[in-house]
Amino acid sequence: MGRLIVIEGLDGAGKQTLTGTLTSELESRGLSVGRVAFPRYGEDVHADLVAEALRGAHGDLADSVYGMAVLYALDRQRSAAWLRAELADHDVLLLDRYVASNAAYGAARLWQHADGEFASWAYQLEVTRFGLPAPELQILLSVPSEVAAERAERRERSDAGDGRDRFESDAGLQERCAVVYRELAEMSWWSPWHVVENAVTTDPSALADRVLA
Ligand SMILES: Cc1cn([C@H]2C[C@H](O)[C@@H](COP(=O)(O)OP(=O)(O)O)O2)c(=O)[nH]c1=O
Repeated sequence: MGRLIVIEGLDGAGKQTLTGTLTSELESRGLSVGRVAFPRYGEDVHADLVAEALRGAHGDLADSVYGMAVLYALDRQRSAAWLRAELADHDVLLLDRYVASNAAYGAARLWQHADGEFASWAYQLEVTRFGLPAPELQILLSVPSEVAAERAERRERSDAGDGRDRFESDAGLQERCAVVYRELAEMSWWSPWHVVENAVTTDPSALADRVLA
């Protein structure tokens, strides 16, 4: 059974870049690495509903913090059997976002903290009821929310796609979300966390050592 490693952080924190460098580093050590990003747009009906809702379809669904969280959670629940198979097939399975994304974004939208009612509801739903596999480590890419916002904006400009969703362009929300993420890490929410300061300058070799520790 492989190690389940989660990478969390704000939009524009550098999750994709770091997942790439970490994958190369682990593979150079002879390990097989699987990668999955949530939500699984284009691969799951619930994730597609999320994307549509974020674009403003489905009435006021996107305004419902709990409604959106359930859709994100269902996308993961439907992937659970497949996740376990991937874990069995690889030495390391790297997830770009997982249950903590729901806890962080939902709590931030409701102006709650990590020890508040929402994060504990998200835990009950996805961990207790859905029984999603626990990560061995959750890596938080911490960057100032202005830096993350600037990068997300740059990506939007160079993207031919739909651009940023309504949450990505809410600076206040991103800032609150950064706070909740730090709190989740401090309380070792669900499993151990490792905080990476300024992901851009992170040494992938040191991070790989931490992943394999
Ligand atoms: C996976 C997940 C994402 N989110 C939020 C974070 C982001 O603002 C938004 C979209 O995720 P994101 O990672 O930005 O997807 P993409 O880069 O492909 O657009 O969804 C949750 O609130 N809960 C979740 O469980």
